[in-house]
Amino acid sequence: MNTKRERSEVSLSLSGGRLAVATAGAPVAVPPGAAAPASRRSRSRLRWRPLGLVSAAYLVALTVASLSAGWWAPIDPERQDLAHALAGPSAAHWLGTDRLGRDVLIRLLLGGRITLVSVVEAVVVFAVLGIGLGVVSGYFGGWVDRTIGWLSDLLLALPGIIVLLMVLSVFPGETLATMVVLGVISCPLLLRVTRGVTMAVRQELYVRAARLSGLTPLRVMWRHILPRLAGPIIVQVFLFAATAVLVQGALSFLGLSAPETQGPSWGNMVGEAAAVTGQDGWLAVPTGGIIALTVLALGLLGDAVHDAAVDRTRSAAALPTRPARPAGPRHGSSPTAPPGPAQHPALLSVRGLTVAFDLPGGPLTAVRDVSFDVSPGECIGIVGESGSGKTVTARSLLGLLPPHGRVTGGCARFDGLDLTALPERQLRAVRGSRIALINQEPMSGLDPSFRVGSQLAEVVRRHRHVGRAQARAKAVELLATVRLPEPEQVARRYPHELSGGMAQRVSIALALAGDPALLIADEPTTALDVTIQAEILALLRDLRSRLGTAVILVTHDWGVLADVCDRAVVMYAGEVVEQAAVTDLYRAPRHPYTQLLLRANPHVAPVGDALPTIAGTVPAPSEWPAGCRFRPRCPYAEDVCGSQAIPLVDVGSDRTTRCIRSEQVGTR
Ligand SMILES: Nc1ncnc2c1ncn2[C@@H]1O[C@H](COP(=O)(O)OP(=O)(O)OP(=O)(O)O)[C@@H](O)[C@H]1O
Repeated sequence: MNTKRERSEVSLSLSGGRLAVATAGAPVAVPPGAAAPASRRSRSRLRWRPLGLVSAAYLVALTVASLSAGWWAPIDPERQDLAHALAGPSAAHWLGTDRLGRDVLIRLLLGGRITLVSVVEAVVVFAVLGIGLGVVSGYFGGWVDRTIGWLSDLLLALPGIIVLLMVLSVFPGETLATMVVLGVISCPLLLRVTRGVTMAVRQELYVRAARLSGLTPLRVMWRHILPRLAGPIIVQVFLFAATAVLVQGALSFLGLSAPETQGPSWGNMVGEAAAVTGQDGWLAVPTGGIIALTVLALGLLGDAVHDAAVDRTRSAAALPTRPARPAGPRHGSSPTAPPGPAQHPALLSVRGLTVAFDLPGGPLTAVRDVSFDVSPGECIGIVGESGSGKTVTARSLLGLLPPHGRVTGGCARFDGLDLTALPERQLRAVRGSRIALINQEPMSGLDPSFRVGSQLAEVVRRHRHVGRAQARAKAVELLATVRLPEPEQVARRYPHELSGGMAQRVSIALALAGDPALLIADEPTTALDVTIQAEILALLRDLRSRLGTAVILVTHDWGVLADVCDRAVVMYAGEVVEQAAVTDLYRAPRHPYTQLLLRANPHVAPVGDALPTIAGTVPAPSEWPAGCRFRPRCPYAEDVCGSQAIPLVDVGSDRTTRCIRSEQVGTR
């Protein structure tokens, strides 16, 4: 994983009739290992924090002094003293006096009020529009993105200065209107940055996991996307604030906004200083200096806050290195005797499920005519080589196919609903609550910026409509349910503080938050080492017996299948080729593919012998052979196997196979 750090080299320009805030420099990729070394973080702190702190102190002091100057000022800002006009700094007038003998310091503080209020107005409009539209555009994409993009291009095409001058001609001297318009015409700069980051964050697995858990788009944007935007937003907002100070100063310097009749402002004081430069050069120093200092402080503070935000995200996102899964075979695992299939009506009944992908050359069927049942509390394993259609089958049940994938036939009845025909809104209500998904990569499903307990509590609240305290208690209870020791303490940890096994338990706890009747686990132990794998499998078994949750386990590992599943659905080239109780399959496979897969199972291969393999690979959907799809790799194949489609036939109680030579397979 690469953590992106944005280097903010920025230019402000007010030229060519356009206002511009430009951020230069490409994002710099920071490798995770080097992402958060303590020494570099502390160096960064040493470099930025003092400047950031000084800038923050300056801005706070300036704001407080400006806003309160009207109450405490010892000198009337309008009191003229012509005898001391254009006097330099003295004990009575720390920054000297202007051409009418008025105190410069007090007038600058009072003038700051207009500037600061103007800047806040412009920044609020800029941030609300820029962030709001950018997030919505990046999150929803499609026509929403196109419409907002079109509006943004339109605003960018407007010559900013001319628009501001037009506004001032309609509302002469009106600062509020000018600043609102400045915020509106500048917001595309922030909008584009926000949109880009949102589009990237939206693809991250933890955001997808949050969507799958049933959170509304608004909640996902607020909770999981906005915090990730902090760095780029902060830089842009502070830069814009600096631009707004300059624009407001320039307009009032020209006498177009905040005219002197409304009291002193920094811009008109600079104008005054410019008029008397021939007589006295000092006046330009405090009046121009305060503008320069404020712009500088905003830039430095923006950088410091950005660095702090990036540091925080980076340290939260720095994941521990997971131990690699040992490559060697595991021995001593034998099929356990799982409980027989529950004698209940099916909880999920899949019939003739067919899935196709719309590709440039036309639709391509990837899964065809898949049928199986899952009873309450039962665990079904879907097994097969890579590319056999396991994941497509499982994901189509949850409506999680990629945009160009669609169910073209069959149905999947669950709780009286056909999942394949449900509109997305209804499907979202089912996902996470009635059916939950456990992913292969648990860590990627967790938001690195939030504590585990807070993420769990959020999903609990979504599904159970309880208060914060109850959700928090339920989160800790769920962590205890998945057998995490010291659940209270785990709830306070960030994802990067979890080991791989703990993260998978947390992701199972997340899946259980809605009290689902069915869990779909897609290779849930693939990313874990063998010891942790065994613990997670034990947990799944335990959850089944304690909570009665049914499980569909997608795997290519016969050991995993034997450990937890009652029944197995063997898939090859998008079709079910055999279906039976796991013990029956182990004892006597009735399809050549199952038989060869089992022989190639490292868990049962004799130590010291070369592991048998199946020659060839699973054909891509575009290359499926006519007749039996396994024929080119099958040792039992006959001519007739290629001349007709092979049906799935019953070969005993509750078992089916798609082979016309199943009798021979059972005997060899
Ligand atoms: N997004 C996609 N676009 C086009 N075809 C796809 C897409 N995803 C999957 N397929 C097709 O569907 C077939 C089955 O893929 P699937 O991911 O279900 O296999 P799998 O058995 O789960 O493999 P693995 O164990 O590697 O995940 C693939 O061979 C591929 O041709």
